[in-house]
Amino acid sequence: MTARPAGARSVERLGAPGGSAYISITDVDKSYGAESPIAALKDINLDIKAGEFISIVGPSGCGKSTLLKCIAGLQPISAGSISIRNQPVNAPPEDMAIVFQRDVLFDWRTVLDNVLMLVEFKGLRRKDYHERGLKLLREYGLDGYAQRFPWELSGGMRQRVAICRAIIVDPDLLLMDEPFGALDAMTRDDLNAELERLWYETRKTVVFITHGIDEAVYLGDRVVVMARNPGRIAEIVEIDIPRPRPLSIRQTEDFGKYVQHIRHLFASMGLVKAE
Ligand SMILES: Nc1ncnc2c1ncn2[C@@H]1O[C@H](COP(=O)(O)OP(=O)(O)OP(=O)(O)O)[C@@H](O)[C@H]1O
Repeated sequence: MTARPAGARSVERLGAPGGSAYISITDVDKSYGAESPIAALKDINLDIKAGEFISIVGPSGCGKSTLLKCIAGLQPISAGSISIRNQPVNAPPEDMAIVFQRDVLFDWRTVLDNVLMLVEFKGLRRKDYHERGLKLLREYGLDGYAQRFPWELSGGMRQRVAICRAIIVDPDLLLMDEPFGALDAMTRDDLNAELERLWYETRKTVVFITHGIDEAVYLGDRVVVMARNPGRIAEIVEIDIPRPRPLSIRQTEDFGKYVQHIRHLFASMGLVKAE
């Protein structure tokens, strides 16, 4: 889609460096299993700029999580190359944090101790991050919960803790694997708006996986639409909707056009009914 709604600004014009890629994915294949291999990814080519928000949407089993794990250095690729800042990815990059669908909080640690976990893993001094941890919890509506335990929180609150934990060390790259997939619609809306604000204020490079077309369009500078058997990129849709994006932007005609376009792509794959 090339239509540019009036007033739209591209990422470049919002200050993200253009030109060379921050993440470069070239001719990537990924198979699982040696005897009868499953082709999880085939011919993946994607360049991601620093400060870009990339949404990846696609049907179950199309390789979204596999792609994220390959970028994260958690799964080796079978062919092709992935580099971050021109360095081949062989292990999890230093400046990266991941948020998963299941929040992976440790129930025996307090909320603040969970937030400070990455600080400990990276060998940084807890006391240098204590105040920032409390500030993040305040910003994410968790004032007064620092000394509570994860099992005392709702699903949305737990996921907010997981986001605070990911961003406390200020990573350049944030990888998110269906982080809001298990939440009710209202909580998901809140967290979508908070993530949009976080991105707008910090311009981190974000790769965000979702099953939700609306969520992908609302958050993304580009939406990578994937197909399955084998897992591949069907189309990359540039979302030329101005930022910051209030949730109400989802009611606009421009927004609806992008959602329809992606729905049609899925309909052409036989995944949803055409409208
Ligand atoms: N560790 C693994 N070992 C073997 N096969 C795997 C493994 N992980 C994923 N697969 C297979 O690779 C394919 C892609 O899986 P993947 O989890 O990446 O898809 P996905 O798009 O993230 O799916 P979902 O949306 O359901 O989470 C599937 O066929 C899956 O069965």
